Amino acid sequence: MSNPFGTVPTEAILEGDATDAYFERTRTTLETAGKNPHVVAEVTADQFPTGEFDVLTGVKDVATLFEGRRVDVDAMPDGQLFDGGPVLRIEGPYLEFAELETSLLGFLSQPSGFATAALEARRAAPKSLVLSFGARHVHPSIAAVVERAALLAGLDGFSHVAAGDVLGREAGGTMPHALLFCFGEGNQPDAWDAFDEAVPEDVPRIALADTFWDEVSESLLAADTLGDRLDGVRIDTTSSRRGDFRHIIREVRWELDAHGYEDIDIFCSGGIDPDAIRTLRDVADGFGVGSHVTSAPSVDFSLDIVEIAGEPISKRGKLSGVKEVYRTPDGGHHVALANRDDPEDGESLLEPLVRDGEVVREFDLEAASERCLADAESVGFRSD
Ligand SMILES: O=P(O)(O)OC[C@H]1C[C@H](OP(=O)(O)OP(=O)(O)O)[C@H](O)[C@@H]1O
Repeated sequence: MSNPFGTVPTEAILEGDATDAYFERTRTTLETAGKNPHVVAEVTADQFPTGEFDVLTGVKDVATLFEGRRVDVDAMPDGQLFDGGPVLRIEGPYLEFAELETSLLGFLSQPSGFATAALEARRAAPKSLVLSFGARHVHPSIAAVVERAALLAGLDGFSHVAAGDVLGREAGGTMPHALLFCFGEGNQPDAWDAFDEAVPEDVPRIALADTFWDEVSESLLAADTLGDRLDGVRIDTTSSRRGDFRHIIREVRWELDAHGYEDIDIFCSGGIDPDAIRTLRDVADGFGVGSHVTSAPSVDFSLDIVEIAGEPISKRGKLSGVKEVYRTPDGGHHVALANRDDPEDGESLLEPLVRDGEVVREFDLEAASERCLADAESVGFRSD
C-alpha cells in the first residue's frame, strides 16, 4: 500500500487537493462566470493588537505551498511574536490560490500553537534544561512539526528519533518505565547497570527513579549503583502518588546531597507545565514537557480578502484594506493601513516571502529561534 496510514499525501497538499470542498465549488462557479479578480488577502488571528502574544511558525511550509503560483506573498518572519493584524498577505488572481487556503491556515495554526506553548515552558525557566517529550501525543506524521516548534521556541532538545532525522538534530531522552519492568522489582540496579553498559558513552546516564519504590530510595540506590557514572535521576511520579511534588523533589535533592551525591541532577517529567516548572526550577535541574506543548490550542487564523481590484472590502467584523503591522520604538505592535508613509509607524514586520511564485527568503531555524527569544524578551512574553 502506498499510503498505509491513510494520511493526506504531500502531492495532494501541493496540488491544492488538501482543501475544503467548497473551494473547489468556488473555482467551478467563478470559472463558469468568467471571474478571477485580482485580490489582496490577509491571514489574521486578531484584527487589533491584543497585548497577548503568540509565536508565528509554519512560514517555510507556506512558502513551499505557494512556490510556482503566480502571486506575491509577504509574511512575518518565522518565530516572530505577534498580537494582532495580518501575519501574512497574498496578492494576485484569486484562483491562483483559492484552494490553498485550507492548507495555508493549517500550516500556520497548529504549529504556532505548539511553538507558543513551548515558549511558555522556555520562559518559565530560562536557565533550566527543558526537553520536548510529547511526540507520543500526536499523529506520528506531525512529530517533526512538534519538535521543530519546540526548538524554535528555544527548548534544548526533543525525544523523537525520526523527527531528528528530518531536523538534522540528535534526539535525546532518558529511559522508560518499560526498561525497569523488564528487569523486575528489586532488580533496578541491574537495569541501570545494563543501560550504562549498553548505550553509547555520549548518552547521559539519567536513571528513572520512581518505578517500584519511593523516589528517594530509588534515587539513592541509582547513585549507589552507578556512582560517578550517574548524571542524574528522572522523577516522573505518577499523579496518584504525586501530592506535594516540590517537597518530593526537595527531599530527593536533600538526601542525594546528604549522601555525597551533590553532582547528580534531578530531571522532572509527567504533566509538567509552566506553572510546575516555576514551582520546581530552583530545586530541579531539568524538565521533560509533553502534553503542555502538544495539547496547545491552534492559533485561530483566518484568511480574508481585504481588497478587490484595488478597492478595500471586508466582511462584517473584519477590517478592509491592505494593512501593515509595525513594531513601534517601545517594542509594541501597531496595525495601520499600508503605504501611509507615516513616520510614526515604525518598522514593518511583514517581509517578502514569494514574488511571482518564487520563494525569496532563506530559512534558518537557529536564527528564527534567536528572533523568537529576543522578541519574547522585548514584549515581556508571559514572564512571571
Ligand atoms: O506528556 P507529559 O505528561 O508532559 O509527559 C511526557 C513524559 C512523561 C511520560 O512518562 P510515562 O507515561 O510514565 O512514560 P514512560 O514510562 O515511557 O516514561 C514519558 O516519560 C514522557 O516522556
